[in-house]
Formats: sequence, structure tokens, C-alpha cells
Amino acid sequence: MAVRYIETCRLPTPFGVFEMHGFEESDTGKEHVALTLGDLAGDEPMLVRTHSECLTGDALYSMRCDCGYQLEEALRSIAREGRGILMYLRQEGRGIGLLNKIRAYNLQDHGADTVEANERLGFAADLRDYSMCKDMLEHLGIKRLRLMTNNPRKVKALSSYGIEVVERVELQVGRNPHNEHYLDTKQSKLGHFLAIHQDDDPQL
Ligand SMILES: Nc1nc2c(ncn2[C@@H]2O[C@H](COP(=O)(O)OP(=O)(O)OP(=O)(O)O)[C@@H](O)[C@H]2O)c(=O)[nH]1
Ligand SMILES: [Zn+2]
Repeated sequence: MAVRYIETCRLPTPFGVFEMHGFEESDTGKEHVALTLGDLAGDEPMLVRTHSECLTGDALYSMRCDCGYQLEEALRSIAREGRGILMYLRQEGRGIGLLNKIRAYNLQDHGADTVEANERLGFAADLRDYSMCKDMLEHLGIKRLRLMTNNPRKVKALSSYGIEVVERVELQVGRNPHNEHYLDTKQSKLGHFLAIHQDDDPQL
């Protein structure tokens, strides 16, 4: 998805004072942001998080998933290094949107897992496309990075756009009784690098 840069502002947070860069998808008008911290110039690859929107987890403290915990940990890690980028991508519900995610959660309340629920609603398990990251990173002048994720699809997608992912940095936080089954399903059905296989995972 091609995006164009719109504007930048300061964004003070409890973790540090970031700059927020706004982008707009040319075809859909969908809005994405990149939060940056520190000096982006230089060859040393910096920490980058590509975070998909999760209103329930990121803003409403939901414990059904790990999103809110990951968002906080990613910002904290970037602040600790004094340098890095968090791209907040408006792909709610792995691309199905908020209301369909509520439908999917309802099916999960009645026994489906996260993948089955999507499929019962007529969606693929994961509809996300990461091509907006290419333009966003290009705008910021980033060609090499260390990607904070447990999701192999994100690594593959960025690599396919010619971005060099020199390291995958795991981001395992927030496991709790309400999201255990969800995380286990991400591992078994979506191929995420998570707890059980952690030790024999190459870190790319
Ligand atoms: N359809 C659907 N989407 C969900 C469900 N739970 C969480 N999500 C969405 O899944 C996405 C999770 O995005 P990310 O935090 O980028 O996580 P990820 O792709 O699992 O990979 P990581 O980088 O390892 O976190 C968000 O868009 C959430 O809204 C669910 O049960 N069903
Ligand atoms: Zn979530």
C-alpha cells in the first residue's frame, strides 16, 4: 500500500519524547504513524517495532491478547537504547477491523480459537499487508534494522521490500490466563516464535 508523508510533531510519553510522523495511504486514506526517537542517521541498525492496531489491547487494557504489553515494552526498549522507531499500523484485528474482531471474539467466547473464528466469518487467518512500511521506512531513511517481533511473516514481508532485518528481537511479554490459549494458537497455527520453541529458534 503506497503511503505519503503528511506531517511531524513532538509526542511526549512516559518513556521519552518521541517525534510522531503521520502518513496516509493513497488508495484508502487510511492513516498510519511512526514514532521515532533519537538520531536516525548512521549505519548502526536500530530497534524497530511494526505494531498492528489493537484498540482493545493497546488502549482499553484488554488481557485477551499481548498487544498492550508489547506496545509498552517496545516503547520502553527504544527509550532504553535512546534510538528507534515504532510504526503503529492501522490494521485492527489482523486486518478485519474492530467490529469483525468483536464478532471473532464472540465466537472465541463460544469455543473457537483465533484462527477458526476468522475463518468462520469468511476471512483468512491474517489479512495484513505490510507494504506501507516500505514507504514509511524509506521516508525515514532506514534500510537496515533490528525488528522486535515474534511473527515470522513480518520479517519475511520487510525483507521482501529490500529492508535488511539484521536481527529479530523477541518481544514476549504479558502472558496471562486470559491470553494463554490465544498465544498458544499463534504459535501452533500462525507460526509465531513463542515460549515453547524459544530455545531452538535461531534469532535470524
Ligand atoms: N482477528 C483477530 N485479530 C486479533 C485477535 N487478537 C488480536 N488481534 C489483532 O492481532 C494483531 C496483533 O498484532 P501485532 O501486535 O502486530 O502482533 P503479531 O502479528 O501477533 O506479531 P508480534 O510482532 O509478535 O506481536 C492486532 O491487529 C490485533 O488487533 C483475534 O482474536 N482475532
Ligand atoms: Zn491485541
